[in-house]
Amino acid sequence: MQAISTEKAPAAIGPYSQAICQGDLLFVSGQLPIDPATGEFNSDDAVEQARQCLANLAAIAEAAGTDLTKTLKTTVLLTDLASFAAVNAVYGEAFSDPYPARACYQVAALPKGAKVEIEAVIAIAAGA
Ligand SMILES: C=C(N)C(=O)O
Repeated sequence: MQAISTEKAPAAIGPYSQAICQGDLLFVSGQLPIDPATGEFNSDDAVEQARQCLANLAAIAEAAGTDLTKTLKTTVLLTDLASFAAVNAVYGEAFSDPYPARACYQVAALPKGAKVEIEAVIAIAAGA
């Protein structure tokens, strides 16, 4: 088991790693819409927040030697499912067919008042 750490994604805001690599799998912690350059949310808008969450996932994947094309499963957490369609649009730009498996939930609240959080399990082995 190896912890992945990169300054190109926001630091953990609690007692967890940005990601953990175990074998050929990378378990990426839920990414909030924090811009690593500023340490602040990139926007109040759910779609722009989703874009930052996905950018953070991509940066962590890259630090582990993989990329979002090898994503197996994601979980998308939204504080308001009214943004579901709009978030799907930006989410769909980050992935391509065959899309990763996914679960999407509306939750009562997210850390730091975020509107979006996205976590992922990504394969590391080539061709996976
Ligand atoms: C933001 C998180 N992933 C957390 O607090 O667990």
